[in-house]
Amino acid sequence: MKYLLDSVAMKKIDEYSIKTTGIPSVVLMERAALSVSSFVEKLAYNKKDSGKKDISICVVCTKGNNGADGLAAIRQLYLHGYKTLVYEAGRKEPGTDEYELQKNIIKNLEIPFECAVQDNILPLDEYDFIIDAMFGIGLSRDVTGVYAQIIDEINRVSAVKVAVDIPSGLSAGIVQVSNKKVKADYTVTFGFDKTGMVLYPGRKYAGKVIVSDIGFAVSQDNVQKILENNPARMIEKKDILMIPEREADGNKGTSGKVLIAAGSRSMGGAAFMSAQSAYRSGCGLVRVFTHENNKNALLTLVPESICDTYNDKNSNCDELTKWCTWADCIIAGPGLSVSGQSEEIVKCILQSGSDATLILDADALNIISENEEYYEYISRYKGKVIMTPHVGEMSRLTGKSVGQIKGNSVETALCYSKEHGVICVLKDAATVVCDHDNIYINTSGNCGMATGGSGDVLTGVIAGMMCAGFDDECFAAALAVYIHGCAGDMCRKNQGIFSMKAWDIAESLSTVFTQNNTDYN
Ligand SMILES: NC(=O)C1=CN([C@@H]2O[C@H](COP(=O)(O)OP(=O)(O)OC[C@H]3O[C@@H](n4cnc5c(N)ncnc54)[C@H](OP(=O)(O)O)[C@@H]3O)[C@@H](O)[C@H]2O)[C@@H](O)CC1
Ligand SMILES: Nc1ncnc2c1ncn2[C@@H]1O[C@H](COP(=O)(O)OP(=O)(O)O)[C@@H](O)[C@H]1O
Ligand SMILES: [K+]
Repeated sequence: MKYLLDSVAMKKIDEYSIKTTGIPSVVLMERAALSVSSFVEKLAYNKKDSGKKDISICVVCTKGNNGADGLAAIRQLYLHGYKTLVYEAGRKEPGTDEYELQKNIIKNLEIPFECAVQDNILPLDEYDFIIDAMFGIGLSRDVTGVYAQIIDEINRVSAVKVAVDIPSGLSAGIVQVSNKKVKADYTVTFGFDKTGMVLYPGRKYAGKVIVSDIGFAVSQDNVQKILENNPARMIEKKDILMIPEREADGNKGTSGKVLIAAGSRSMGGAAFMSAQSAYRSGCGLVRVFTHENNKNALLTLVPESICDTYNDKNSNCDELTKWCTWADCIIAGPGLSVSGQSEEIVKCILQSGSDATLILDADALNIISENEEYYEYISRYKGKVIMTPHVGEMSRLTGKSVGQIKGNSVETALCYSKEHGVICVLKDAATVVCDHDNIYINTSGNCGMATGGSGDVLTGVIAGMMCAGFDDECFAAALAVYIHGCAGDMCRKNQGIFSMKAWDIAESLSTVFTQNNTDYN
């Protein structure tokens, strides 16, 4: 797990390192600059056919400390023999102390220097590399005027663009203040990943992100001691190893019993995918409660599952109640459709008296969004409740527009989770998982997963992690989302982004688990 920080958190870490522990600001800056210049040099070295003198590098800066980093980086590259230019934009007044210090060195070395003039921006076509050091985490408002013109010019030319700390115009936190942003190929960021570069649209602007240790006196382990709020986190591959070991003398009953209430008269696929992925994610027994039309197909596709049915005349709620109390985890909603009968089924589960962890997905969410009283049932439900809306479902649940939700997914998920006392998994390209005091932003997966049934597969993986024996359900749900994305990434390699299907994602789960050593004896 890694922390994701915003500008307020980064400034505290900066301040703690400089003021409390006494690491001089210029020392951090020199290391920051060195990490940028050595990265650019590595890229330049790969352009084997040209010598250093033929490679031209322009740093674009304004007069804050991001600009100061850029000046130090270009000085290091100049001293290594590259053809360089400093292109400065900014007010007439002096910059920060660090900026003026770096600028003085640039002047002493007589490194070529140009000042930007509004409406007369220097064409940047001739440069092989542009180092973007206009705004870092100090961006405070929309980018306009000469700064916006320079960003347009940077984005227009074909140079390789390396952003210092964060692409200029992008905010480090969950809210974006500017529409104008540099589209970087690479971002060398300092100390910690930044929330704004993990969420969309920032992830598209940051390119490949390199996190560089520049010597802040705060590590991943003591971040929380310095900050007042709980920052967002992202799951990493090594977290998969935290899945508790399976009991050597366990049996199918102890590995987790899952009830899946899914599938309707003309929709069975969702139930099959959920069942298949629950088994592939370690569940011991999977019982599917579905419309009788789906029974034969289910038992053909997932013969390990147990099937109970309802039909058009009888919702079979007595049986359903019994299996709710049998289960350790319940999934309700995939492919269930929205009808009087499916409403009865969801209500029956919520009022079953079960204390199993309940995952509400798809049509269960659509039912809730149309019937306020279901929130009352949720609040009285004994077990943990996990709700897994995609952005469209969240829009129906909250009345907010899809645009509003996408622009502020973390806040939306957090508010919803707090308001209803549930774990919220807000599914999107960067899925947010949160409860009242934890936020995870997912980084695995790809746009090939934007295909029917991917979400049904996710419900099974979440059920698997709920049955795995974690104490912290929010973490377990975030891990499930990460694993699901890794399976999607596996499909990207094997089936390709256009051809991959949800079933492939379910089938790739076993590779994700085995590659990460979770197949214990
Ligand atoms: N020792 C250290 O401290 C270390 C710092 N480090 C580096 O410092 C960076 C943070 O530096 P920072 O805080 O100086 O802010 P920065 O990102 O340069 O931008 C602020 C400048 O831009 C201006 N401005 C803002 N928005 C604007 C807009 N829309 N349009 C126009 N102007 C705008 C703002 O001016 P003002 O708001 O006062 O008008 C100010 O001049 C960080 O990302 C990292 O690279 C690392 O080296 C580690 C050690
Ligand atoms: N561009 C993307 N990048 C990463 N993951 C994605 C992307 N698009 C969709 N996904 C993931 O695929 C799943 C889609 O779920 P959902 O919309 O419920 O699909 P369905 O209803 O068809 O089962 C979610 O887990 C989502 O996070
Ligand atoms: K920058």
